[in-house]
Amino acid sequence: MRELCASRGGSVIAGPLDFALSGGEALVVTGENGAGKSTLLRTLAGLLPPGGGALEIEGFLAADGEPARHLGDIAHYLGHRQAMKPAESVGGGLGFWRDFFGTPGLAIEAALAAVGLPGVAGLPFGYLSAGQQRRAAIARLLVAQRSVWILDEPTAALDQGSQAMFARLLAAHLETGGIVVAATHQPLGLAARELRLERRGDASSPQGALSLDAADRLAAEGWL
Ligand SMILES: Nc1ncnc2c1ncn2[C@@H]1O[C@H](COP(=O)(O)OP(=O)(O)OP(=O)(O)O)[C@@H](O)[C@H]1O
Repeated sequence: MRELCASRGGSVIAGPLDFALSGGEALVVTGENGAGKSTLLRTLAGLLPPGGGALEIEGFLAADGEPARHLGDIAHYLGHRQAMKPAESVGGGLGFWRDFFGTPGLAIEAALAAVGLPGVAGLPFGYLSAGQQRRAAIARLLVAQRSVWILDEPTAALDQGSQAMFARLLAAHLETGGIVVAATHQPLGLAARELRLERRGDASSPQGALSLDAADRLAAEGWL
């Protein structure tokens, strides 16, 4: 990250940030509610335009074999939502993501077994409990190989055993030269560098110091 700013509605929420991560390193982004953790992660994933500065990548190839230019080319983004259709089978949803990313990893059954959900591939995703849904979404990280995992509150809804299972998956990813960037309020059980974001503006307003006019709101709508 070179002078990278994460912004919403035209106002900088976090940054400018200067930060470099190498293969095998993890970064945990912390800060109170509204500090801008999700905004920064979505900016890294390419889902929000930066409010300034740049994100540079060196030495990673995209799925087409060309040098990666955007982090989104080599990253998995696991946000607050699971990005799996409730009426579709768990296996069908995972198959979609494997095909979408184009860099196959574990077979679907093996990925589900790795997150402690063997045998659920044929069930509708919506039949799973909240913690089971999270684990099935985590299996997305395994069915397609991507070097960078961008994770927003990844362990929300996970019980203790599942948190330990997830810590092992993170450790294995780092051991193979992967990178992890995670926003969390809970310890992830791994050695990580920390980036703490401070909340800006008036804490009584949900949008802090943001002042949005109609044009800003219209421009922001496409990114909601
Ligand atoms: N679509 C949007 N348009 C304008 N402002 C937004 C939008 N989404 C979030 N914000 C504001 O951006 C700020 C940062 O929000 P963000 O979701 O990044 O915080 P966070 O650190 O992830 O919080 P939490 O710990 O609650 O998940 C908040 O003040 C929020 O109100």
